[in-house]
Amino acid sequence: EKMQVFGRMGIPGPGPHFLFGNLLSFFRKSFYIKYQEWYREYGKTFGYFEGPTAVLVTTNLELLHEVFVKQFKKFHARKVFPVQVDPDRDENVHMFFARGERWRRLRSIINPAFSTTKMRNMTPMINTRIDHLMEVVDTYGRNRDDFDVYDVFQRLTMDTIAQCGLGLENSSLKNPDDCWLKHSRKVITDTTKRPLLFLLGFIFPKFHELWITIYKLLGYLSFNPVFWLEKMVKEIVDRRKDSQETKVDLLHLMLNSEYDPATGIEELDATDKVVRKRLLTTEELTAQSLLFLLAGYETTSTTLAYIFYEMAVNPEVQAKLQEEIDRYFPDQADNPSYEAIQRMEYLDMVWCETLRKCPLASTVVARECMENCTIEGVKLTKGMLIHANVWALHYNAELWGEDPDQFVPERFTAERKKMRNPMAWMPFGSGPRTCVGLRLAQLQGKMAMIRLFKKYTVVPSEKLSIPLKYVEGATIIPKDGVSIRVIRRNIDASR
Ligand code: HEM
Repeated sequence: EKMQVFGRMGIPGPGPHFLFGNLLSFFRKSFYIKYQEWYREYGKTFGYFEGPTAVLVTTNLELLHEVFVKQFKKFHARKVFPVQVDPDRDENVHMFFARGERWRRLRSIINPAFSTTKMRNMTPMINTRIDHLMEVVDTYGRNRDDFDVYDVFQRLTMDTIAQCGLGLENSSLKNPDDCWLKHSRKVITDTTKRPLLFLLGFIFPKFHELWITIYKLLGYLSFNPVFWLEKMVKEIVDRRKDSQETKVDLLHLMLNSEYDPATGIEELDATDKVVRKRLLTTEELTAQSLLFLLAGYETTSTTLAYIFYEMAVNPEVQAKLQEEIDRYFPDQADNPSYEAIQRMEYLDMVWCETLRKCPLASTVVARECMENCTIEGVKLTKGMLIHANVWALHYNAELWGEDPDQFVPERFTAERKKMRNPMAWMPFGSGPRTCVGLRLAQLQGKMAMIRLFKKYTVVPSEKLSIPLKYVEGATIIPKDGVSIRVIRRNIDASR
């Protein structure tokens, strides 16, 4: 009966199995590939089932705009995964999983942490980390060695977020065996495996607590990097609470808005007027810090790796980018200013086009319908998931013009951007729940690009797989890394 819902709505889609729904379709195929296949077969909007849960997938821009932006109040929740905290009842819930009032409270505390002023203040800190990156790349450059640029960027973004997020000084660029890096890497690669526990969780979401208990028990039997990171983050939070240190990091901002649940969430003044509401608990704070670490490290390094792949295989685009960098920084680019970075147009076009070609976090661009409603003539029911079909959108020739498989930054000129519906480009999601860290990602990514392309030209190594092979987990990452070589500009050119 429940599985008739799409039929009744007149929405096409693959026939579901009574127990698995359509989950078995994803056993050998990634979500992002299957979604594109189904798009070709069923069109703009189709429905399928993850166990008993109905999922509506769409490239309908008006529908997406209503769900993600205009009627967000009815769609404030994300998809709940089978082995995750309970977003309403558990203590240690972070912003990514929170919903309703709790999400609003967490988000309003965190938003200012990524303001333009905060980003400008973080620029020197990020630049110091890029100094270390340059030292590593210089070694490869001197010897003309192949290297995996994905590995180097993971080390950069780990060091940056560890410092900007938690105030940690350790450097995985200087020490590749750094434990934070090692365990965070494992968290991400583990998500590319599809354990039985997850399948069971999707089929029987009602037994949520059982799956969590099993997950925790398994952690005692074999090492779980998430638990290690959680413990370490908690120690840092406790230490910082006692020390009263002030640092320019996200943890400092969050510590200043912490509250004791026993005293209630609102602070009142003498006349019982609420004076402060933007507060969060220690459990939320710890969960949030861990989220920053993983979200901040993974996505930015992968984006940078894809940019370097594209520049290696599109030398004419790389030359244009270098031309712009030389125009802004004729002598050296060792300390690019925040303002100059914001003004560089071609740099931004390359960044945007890379994320169009590989919207690596597409699997999370979804919302849960929180009440029955009709939108754009589609009757949506409570509990249904609405998923943006991001890859199908990003490869739609009607929206993007010339062959979408090609890397063409000119798709993002100001004029063409103005003509296009903003919902056509969704690498960071959209609406009030859009990626909170996108300014930091962009700033760090662009600073690394400016400094590296000022000094070096990137070429493919013999080991580089062209086209790149992807593997999907929580995000879509390069399967075998991104192997390149760098050639010193000017000096080598004049030889
Ligand atoms: C290029 C890099 C990045 C990409 C492609 C990316 C992508 C995304 C996407 C697609 C979402 C879901 C948005 C939605 O549902 O509408 C998201 C959410 C989020 N991202 Fe990012 N992200 C990046 C970098 C970062 C960084 C650097 C941080 C933090 C330091 C971060 C923290 C978060 C958080 C906390 C959320 C949850 C927001 C909420 O639910 O309110 N991300 N990101």
